[in-house]
Amino acid sequence: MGIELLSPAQMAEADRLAITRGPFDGPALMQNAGSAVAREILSRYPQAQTVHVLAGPGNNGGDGFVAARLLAEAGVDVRVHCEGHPRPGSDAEGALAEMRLPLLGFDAFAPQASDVIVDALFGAGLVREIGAPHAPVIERANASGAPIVAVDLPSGLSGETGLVLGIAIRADLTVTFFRLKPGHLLYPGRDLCGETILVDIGIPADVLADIGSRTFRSVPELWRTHIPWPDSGSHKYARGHVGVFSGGPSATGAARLAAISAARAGAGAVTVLSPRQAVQVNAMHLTSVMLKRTDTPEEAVMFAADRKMTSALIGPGFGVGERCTEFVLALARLAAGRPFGLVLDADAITSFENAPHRLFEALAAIGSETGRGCAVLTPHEGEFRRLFPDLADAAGLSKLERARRAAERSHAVVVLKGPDTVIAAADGRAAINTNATPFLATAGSGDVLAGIVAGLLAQGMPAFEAAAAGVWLHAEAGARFGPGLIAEDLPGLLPAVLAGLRDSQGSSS
Ligand SMILES: NC(=O)C1=CN([C@@H]2O[C@H](COP(=O)(O)OP(=O)(O)OC[C@H]3O[C@@H](n4cnc5c(N)ncnc54)[C@H](O)[C@@H]3O)[C@@H](O)[C@H]2O)[C@@H](O)CC1
Ligand SMILES: [K+]
Repeated sequence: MGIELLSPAQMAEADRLAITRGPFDGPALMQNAGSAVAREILSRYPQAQTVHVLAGPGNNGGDGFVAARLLAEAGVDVRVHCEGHPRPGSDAEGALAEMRLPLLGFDAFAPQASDVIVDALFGAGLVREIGAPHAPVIERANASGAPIVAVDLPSGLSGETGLVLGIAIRADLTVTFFRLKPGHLLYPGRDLCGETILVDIGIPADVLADIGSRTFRSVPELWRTHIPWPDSGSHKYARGHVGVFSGGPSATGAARLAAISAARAGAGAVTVLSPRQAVQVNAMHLTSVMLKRTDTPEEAVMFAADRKMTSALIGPGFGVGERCTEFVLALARLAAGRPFGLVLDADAITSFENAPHRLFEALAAIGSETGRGCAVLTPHEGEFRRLFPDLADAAGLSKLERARRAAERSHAVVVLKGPDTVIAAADGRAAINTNATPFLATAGSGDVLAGIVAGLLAQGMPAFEAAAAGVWLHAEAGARFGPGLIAEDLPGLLPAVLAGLRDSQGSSS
């Protein structure tokens, strides 16, 4: 299953290119789409009394007409509800002409819980809020208790943003075509889709080269080849040295959690840089991770240069304020023009709430290309709002777009966390993570994620790929543990997750 995500406009372009290039013309693609829907219904709901097909005015409705015809041919009791007529000359009009079933109005739509509903009202062509006469039909469908199969997208869901335009179908199954759309993966869209299956309807993959999508599902296929596996010549400093900055004596756990996570992610050496007052408490809890007393940004920079530090993480438990901003700015200067990865999380983000431009200017100097320094910001929604209040409040802007614009503005890779974490790079690439588990919503989980990303950066993995891989590894570890997960469990789960990745090298998932 391809990893590119297409906006509805890009999907329309894919349809158009496919139709001009062949082998399938518009009606044939529609036939393939509608028959995939009918096939799923026949195999999943063989006991259904009646299948109600809700057909809209565009080609999504056309897919519905094809499915209705095929289901009726298979002996199913099918009722097609539609208002208005498809556009003359459209593929949907052709599909309607072939269907030869009576058209019922929306008023006659009265589904029983034992029926099945096919939602073919709107797909990629949804352009405005749902109103009459479709809103009441969607309400009735959702309230009926009958399973709903959505064609392409649950009607009312924006394929571009994952947001609802007024009201939306809550589907049990969504059958979509060629490539997923961001709306299938971003919340609330992901919930509204139910199970989503992707069907090949004969659109040739080479149309993607013309479309040039820069949005992806974050699965191993996207970043696996960049994972830095050690070879026989690797010594510990060749595998990178991560510095993790500790907070004061009562806030040291976050840094240690991040440090051990960086080590588990493969960094050859990890040092906790601790203020004097916290050295003792850190020393009591560290074994393979090293410890260095560091009270000033100058000491940090000197140590980093002396000991060939290749990445640093600052923020978790560090404390909000001017001291934090000074450390961050010094580390950003260090990273400018050399291969050094800087991960800013939690307090390192919040400390710039009153002057985000100071941070962005410093990060702009780093540059984000492979082989040079790079920065990764890992905000949750609250921290994101502190740096990018206008983006956080922009109505109708998708999480994908917010992350993308934030990356462009900050000159960093932005990891906007949540159940649908988005990873975005300043060059326009973006990925949506898909393997999260709700068990990851636990204290310290973010520290582990930041540590994993710092560990991967230290080994020279490019920032976008390291961030995306870090999010995936973190989620995969959480999913393997399941109920009862606490953040301390996560680092110990990484070896098995990494081994699974290495062993499946070459296959896709
Ligand atoms: N031959 C083709 O072009 C193919 C099309 N496909 C299907 O076609 C769909 C896209 O078709 P369309 O581009 O015609 O788009 P849709 O069928 O999603 O809807 C477009 C129509 O809905 C109207 N509309 C949009 N928002 C509305 C609202 N809120 N209230 C009332 N009316 C509204 C538009 O004016 C237009 O008439 C895909 O989602 C897919 O299901 C697939 O069958 C593949 C082949
Ligand atoms: K639909």
